[in-house]
Amino acid sequence: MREIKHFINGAYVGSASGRTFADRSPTDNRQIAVVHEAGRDEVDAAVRAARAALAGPWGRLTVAERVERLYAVADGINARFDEFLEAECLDTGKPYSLARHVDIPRGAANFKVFADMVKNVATESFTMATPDGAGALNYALRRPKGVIGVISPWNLPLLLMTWKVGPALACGNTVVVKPSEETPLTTALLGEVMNAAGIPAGVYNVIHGFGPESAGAFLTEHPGVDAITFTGETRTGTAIMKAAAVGVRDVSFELGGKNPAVVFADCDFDAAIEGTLRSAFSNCGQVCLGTERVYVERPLFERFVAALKEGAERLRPGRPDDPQTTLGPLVSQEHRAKVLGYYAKAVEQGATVVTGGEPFVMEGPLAEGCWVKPTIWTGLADDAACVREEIFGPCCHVRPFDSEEEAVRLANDTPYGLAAAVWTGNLGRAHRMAATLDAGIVWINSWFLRDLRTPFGGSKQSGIGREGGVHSLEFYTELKNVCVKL
Ligand SMILES: O=C(O)C(=O)/C=C/C=C/O
Repeated sequence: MREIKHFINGAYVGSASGRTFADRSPTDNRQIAVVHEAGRDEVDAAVRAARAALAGPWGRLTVAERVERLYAVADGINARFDEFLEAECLDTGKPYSLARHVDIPRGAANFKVFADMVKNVATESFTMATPDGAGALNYALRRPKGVIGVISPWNLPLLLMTWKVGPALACGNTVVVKPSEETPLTTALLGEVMNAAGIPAGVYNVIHGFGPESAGAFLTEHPGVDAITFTGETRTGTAIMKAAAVGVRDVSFELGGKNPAVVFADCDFDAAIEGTLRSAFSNCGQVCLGTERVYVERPLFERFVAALKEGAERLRPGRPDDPQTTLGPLVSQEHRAKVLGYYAKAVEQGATVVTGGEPFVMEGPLAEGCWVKPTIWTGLADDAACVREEIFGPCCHVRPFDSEEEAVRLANDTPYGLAAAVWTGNLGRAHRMAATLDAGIVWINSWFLRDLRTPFGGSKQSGIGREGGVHSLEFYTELKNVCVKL
């Protein structure tokens, strides 16, 4: 049985209270680790270690030296690729075929892309006239913001944690990370890689536990934390923002979504089906950028629904390491109950269940896992719960539309604004739709193509701020102007 301790000041330490909790695999519900739960003492020790590290060797490294170490972290993850793969799939149940191509490679790449960014980014300077005619020179300097609190989610645990830790460290900050209680393994393992890569003690710290009245709350309330970055549910984001207000700490949020896909009759049909199957069912629908609402131009509607049904029914649940597996479980029994609650509500509210709508009955040890069937609905009203609320499961509602204007109205009829996908062969319409959809990211004839230099984040209740490329500088650095009289 693995024992997962906190990683503070370069060493693994247990909780003074001795409190622990079970980490269970969603594949078969067996316990895979005993995890220490942090109290205020452990959180305080982690924040103090991060503060001290800023004034230590880490704070004195040149950009080139920091870049070199971040490359070593990325190489360290890749050198232990199979360990990270096994740990991530143990914790999440996701298929190896998915984590091998997305989670682990991106978990490493996030360090390199931000190391490259800080190596090449410039700041600004202005010369100005002065009354005495001698003039003055202005130039901007970027400085690390300090100790960053990172609260990372359970759906892509390594990828979404290093999406924050990568730029934070690249900009010279130190971090205290609280991974989800559902998926602590890869965040804990990264501590070993940090030590091996020569990242000084105290730069990367990890504390484990839950949200309210536990590690998450203690971290966001800690006065020694200078800024907080969080990916997860909008409701939790609101609570974190209230905590951040004390001491006026900055926040960077990627929150919930109810992302639309808009499919026009002139689209590349096979591409639209393949892309929508991925955006609706990949990672068992547990992707913040995923699609839960599909709008299809009426002439294509019946054909599209039939093809989507066929694709959904081809998905095969199973063990993560089984090469035949193309569908994993949901992350926990609690989340499974939530998703099945929406499955029931859809029927109560009059949905036609095109496919799915129930648990997967699995054999042997898998019978105890968090399995649900991929589900497609039609026929719900626009104000139905499954059309309005984020479910975060392998399900989507498909609705016909008759005009571009109607499609835009329907797609934008949501309190969220994270991502959208548009499938059309009409170039002008593609760009018009991209301009009018309320989303931080719009994919045209594609989904989840990611250039890490681009701005990433949501509008409305999907988040605050943008991360990615130079956009991460806004959150992870303080910018100062220096004015020199010549
Ligand atoms: O691709 C990314 O950088 C990213 O942040 C993915 C987010 C997925 C959320 O569920």
